[in-house]
Formats: sequence, structure tokens, C-alpha cells
Amino acid sequence: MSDRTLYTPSRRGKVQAWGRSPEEGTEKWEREMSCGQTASSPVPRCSPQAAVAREDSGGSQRVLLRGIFAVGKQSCDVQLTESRLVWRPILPERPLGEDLNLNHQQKEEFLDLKDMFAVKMKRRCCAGKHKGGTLLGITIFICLRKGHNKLKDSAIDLGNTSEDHCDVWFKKLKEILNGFPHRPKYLKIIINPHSHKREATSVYSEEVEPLFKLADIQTDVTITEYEGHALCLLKEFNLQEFDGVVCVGGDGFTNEVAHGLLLRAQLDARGSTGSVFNPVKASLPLGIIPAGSTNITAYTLHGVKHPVTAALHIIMGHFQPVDVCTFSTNDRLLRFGFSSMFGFGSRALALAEKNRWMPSSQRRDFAVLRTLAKLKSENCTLSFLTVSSTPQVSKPDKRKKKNEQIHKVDNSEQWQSMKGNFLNVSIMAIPCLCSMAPRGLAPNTKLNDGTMALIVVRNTSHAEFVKHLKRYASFQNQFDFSFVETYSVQEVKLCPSTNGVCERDYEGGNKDLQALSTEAIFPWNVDGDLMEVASEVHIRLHPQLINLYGGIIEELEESKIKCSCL
Ligand SMILES: Nc1ncnc2c1ncn2[C@@H]1O[C@H](COP(=O)(O)OP(=O)(O)OP(=O)(O)O)[C@@H](O)[C@H]1O
Repeated sequence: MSDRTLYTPSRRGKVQAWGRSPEEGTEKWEREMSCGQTASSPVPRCSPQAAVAREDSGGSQRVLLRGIFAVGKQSCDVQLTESRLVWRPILPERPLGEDLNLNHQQKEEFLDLKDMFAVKMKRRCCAGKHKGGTLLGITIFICLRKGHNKLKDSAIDLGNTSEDHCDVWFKKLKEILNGFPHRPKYLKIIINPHSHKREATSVYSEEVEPLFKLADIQTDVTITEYEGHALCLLKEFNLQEFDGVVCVGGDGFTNEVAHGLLLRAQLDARGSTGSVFNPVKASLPLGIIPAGSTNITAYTLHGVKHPVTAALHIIMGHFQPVDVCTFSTNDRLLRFGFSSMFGFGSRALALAEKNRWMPSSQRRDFAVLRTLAKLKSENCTLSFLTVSSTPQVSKPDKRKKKNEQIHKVDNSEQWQSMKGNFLNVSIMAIPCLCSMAPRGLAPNTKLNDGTMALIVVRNTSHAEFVKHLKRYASFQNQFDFSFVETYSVQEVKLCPSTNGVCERDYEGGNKDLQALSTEAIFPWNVDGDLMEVASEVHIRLHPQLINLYGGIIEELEESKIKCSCL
């Protein structure tokens, strides 16, 4: 309809748009009202009998309620249909001969009810009283897009001082709100108070909790006391009464919570965590509030590191199934995770962990620079099951050594293997977006496309490797190097060699085998968390194993943040 416009708070100055903290906003709003500063202009009254369901003459939408409210400074004819709230200013009748076109300038505005996440009765705050106060109308809280993947909360006031009238509207709006499927009512919140600069607790209490309260979401909050606390909790806690779990922290903590949820699902389904198996899906969706020094999983889900956006996705019940990997060794499950790196990425993490006393950003830069300075390749054997049998090699590498050639192994046609020296091997089930890699560390996979990206960086010069790393921040193809190969895979087995011997290949005596497993422990970077394993690691993809709160994100622009240390 040409004369209808979607409500946006920026276009309508008065219609209240709240600031950072809605809770703070409520208090302020009540205080302002008690001083009589923002009272709506003439507040019309309307009897509840006027509120009847009837067919909208202008469209097919059934009108559920119709009444008069003050919106901004104008009295408006407001209609509630099954999917929208529509309002049009009521204009005084003009004497004949006056410009009739003026009427057309008063456009109808609307908001989609699917964007609404809370409704409250608005009352004038009385000094000393916490409850009650003169009724001013109804406030509807909505979730709006705020450019580049960000969401923000906003509010619209419908002014009317009739208790009966507002009560009818309030109940109907509440009924509509309660009818949205997937919106959580009760959440288990787990906070890592040590994330980044120890701000996870304040991020939750200042930016997230007020929104959950506004949306009438009940919460049960645990602030972890030690590493592994979240895992213990998730293994034993009665999760049945919850609609979802929310973790507040960085990537390492997200991994611990996702792992805990998935482990719990296996325990519930079969009484053990099992070995290599077909895992069952996590029973509850997981929300991730970014508050860590690295927030790649949250960034990949939301396209931005913004706790309010993450909270609003949870409130609105936006979630999607996401692929997960299992990491196992000798048929024993090590953990669940979304992404992993072996080589440069894991060595840098291991060095950063050794220097935990440093502030987190310095620690990361220091570790990257030191690992680059001592750049070293890993000799290992890689076997992988490709999705299509054709490898997506970026360019044929004429310098490839004989023992690095791809050749088919095992009985299956699709299993391939390569042996050689690799600077880094990434195995990622999700694209792993971050501010420094806006297209992702693995743009060749999606959140739930049933494939993992295997990115193999062969041995090359220091300068060429840095060039490859720098490409992640740009829109140039970071894989367009002769020493980089990418594959879409479903399984990977990576066996590091010690003195050229891979444990899997070893057929010697026990003594040497013992030496092999005790002396050489290899670091893995699993979702930013350090995992140390001596033997072959088997990584399998499990499509859509967990639901994560988050929306469909827009493509990001080229990174403006360059890595400070490269
Ligand atoms: N109360 C706690 N005390 C110490 N460590 C904890 C606690 N709760 C969780 N952890 C662990 O802290 C690790 C890092 O947490 P998280 O990922 O939230 O922070 P980060 O700032 O992104 O990471 P990092 O400190 O590694 O840079 C996780 O492995 C998590 O298991």
C-alpha cells in the first residue's frame, strides 16, 4: 500500500526509542513522566466496547482491535491486525475549499508484530511508590535492524489513560506475544567471570539481563568458579525445565558449554559418552553472548560482536541448526567443537597459554609474532574423506615433493591422503568470521552445509606465508597461492610424525612406541581452546547437531581492522 510506511523510530522523533539499557530507560522514563515532561498530548479515551474485531476495508488483514491512542504528539486511529499494528493521525475536518491534499500527507504507519518482543502498561511514577501510579498508556518494545547485522531495541508509546481500554489492548498484545513459537521463557545462563578483561559479568548485567527482564524471560544464572565448571554443571544439572542455555564469554568458554551440552545429550540418550559414534542432537539451543578476547563463534552467528544483538536474537527465538565436529583419538571422544587448527594456529595458542600473565591482546600479538619468527612446519600424514572426489586445489604446485603427492588410500574411492611438511592445517565446520577476517577463516564452508573446510598450507617461505595471512583481512582470495589447498570434507585423520614416524604406521617394539607417545604431545587449537594430543586425531563432521541462536547475516565489508602484528 503506497501510503503506508514501516515505522522507524528515527523518522518519528517523539516515539520513544530507548537507549543502551532498557532497565535504566524504564526508570528514567518513569521519572520523566512523574515530572510531567513527556506527557502525551491530548490523550483520547475510548471505551473497550469500541474495540471489536472486524474486516479491514482496505485490505485482507482481519482487524482484531481498533481504538484511539496518542502516538507521539498526535491522536491516532490505531488498528491491531493479525500481523501488524497500524496507526494514522486523526485530522480535524477541514472547511470546504481547503486543500484536500493535506490529508494525504498524514501517512499511515505500521509495525510488524513479529518484531515486537515486550508490552508493558506505562504508568506515571509516584514518589516513594514502586507500583501503581496513574496510567499513561501502553508501551510496545520492538527489535529493529540497525545496519550491518546489528539489532537494537526500541519502543513505541500508545497513550491512553483508560484502564479498561488499555487492559483489552495489553491482554491481546500479550496473547500475540505468547503465540510466537521458539521464543524462550526460561533460560540457563552460564557466565565466565574471567573472560577477556573480566567484563563478562557486567556485559550480562548491563546489556543483556535488562532485555531478558523486559521480555519476561526467567533466568537461572551460574557464574563459573573454575575452568571446567560449566562442563560439570551441564553434565549433572536438570536441564528439562529450560528452553535454552546461554553462555557469556569468549570462544574457549563457548566451546566448553557447547561440548557440555552435546556430551549431556549423549549421556541422556545412551548412558555414556561413547567412542566414535553417531551423536544425538543437543536437546536445547545455545545462545552466545560475546564477552571474550576472541569471539569467532558469536561473530560467525551474528555477523558482529555485539551483546545486544546476540541477546535480541535469543529473545526473538531466531536459531538455526549448526554443523559440529567430533575430535577423537583411538576411537575415544576427546571433544565436540566447531573448528580446529594444527600447526601455526595451535603453536601460537600454546605459546599464548604459557604467557597467561600478559594482557590478552598483547598475549595474542606476542604469540603470533614469536610463532612467526620461529616458523616451523609439521611433518604429518593427512587422510581425508572428500565430499566430491575432485580436490579443489587452487593451483598445481610444481614444486611439490614426491611424498607430498595426493594418492588414494583405503578401500573407499573418496579417501585421499597426503604426507609432508605443513605450516598449518585448518579443519572448520563453520566459516569462522572475525573482525580481522570478515569473509571468515574458512569462507568455503557454511554454518550448516554438511561439509567441513580442510585448508592445508604447505611449507613455504616466511614472506609468502605472511602474504597469505594478510589476505584474510582483505577480499583477495587468501587461498590463491600455490602452497595452499582447500577441500570440502566430511572426515579427516591427522597423524603427526615424530622423527618421521607416524604412530599409526608404527610397527616397532613397545619401548619405542612408548617413547613416541610420551615425548611428543601436539597442541591443537579447538575453537580457541588448547587441546594436547599425542596420537592421531580423527575429526568427523556431524551435520546440524546443535541449534545456535542467531540470524541470517549480511555479507561483511572488507576489514578495516588490520592485524596489528602483521
Ligand atoms: N571461573 C573460571 N576461572 C578460570 N577459567 C575459567 C572459568 N570459567 C571458565 N574458564 C575457562 O576460561 C577459558 C577462556 O575463557 P573465554 O574463552 O571465555 O575467554 P577469552 O578471554 O576469550 O579467552 P582467553 O582468556 O583464552 O583469551 C575457557 O577455556 C573456560 O573454560
